[in-house]
Amino acid sequence: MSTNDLARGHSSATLSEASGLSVALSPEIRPLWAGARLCGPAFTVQGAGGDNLALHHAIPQAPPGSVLVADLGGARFGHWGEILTVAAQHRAIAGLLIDGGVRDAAETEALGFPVFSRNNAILGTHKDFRGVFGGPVEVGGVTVHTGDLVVGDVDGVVALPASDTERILDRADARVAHEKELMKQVRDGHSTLDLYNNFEATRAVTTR
Ligand SMILES: O=C([O-])CC(=O)C(=O)O
Ligand SMILES: [Mg+2]
Repeated sequence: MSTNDLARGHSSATLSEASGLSVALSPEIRPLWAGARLCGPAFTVQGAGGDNLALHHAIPQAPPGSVLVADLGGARFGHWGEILTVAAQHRAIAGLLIDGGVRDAAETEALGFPVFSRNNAILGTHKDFRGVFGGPVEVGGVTVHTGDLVVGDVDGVVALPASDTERILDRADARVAHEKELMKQVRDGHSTLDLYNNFEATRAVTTR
């Protein structure tokens, strides 16, 4: 493994809470298929809405294991689909996060490739703009840099600053351990209100 041991299996919500930062993308960025989980360091792609040449160029340039993080301006076009998925898997790219539309959802699910996008869209794209790679991009209202740790699941997506990842993962470990203890007490018959003081403790463990 690695990529911080695949983010130690933590959910996007846990990582968001543990970070104490504005790392959660807009809830309008959704998994393309149920059960998709995205995890890996970002490789950023600035494209142009309605044009997917940048994505074709990104695939051979992105390191294996990375997540393509592409700003397509939220445009409602099928910027990505089955063919690009096969090409990305051939290069061992871990997934795609895109502020824009994608298509071929059923085929992408069958291939097991995690895609998180703003919309599904049928319309095909131009191929004129070659793209800009590696700079900051804005996706789902959050600025993402190459190397940031991207984690996506059914709740949405977080992008964790590369310099802060270990601290956030350690706090997430502590938060999960504490919540397990709270749920044990609930199963033992305590009400969630009885545990209010423990919720205060949770906050102390997980925020700056
Ligand atoms: O070809 C495209 O431009 C997008 C697509 O549908 C695919 O990758 O299969
Ligand atoms: Mg297609």
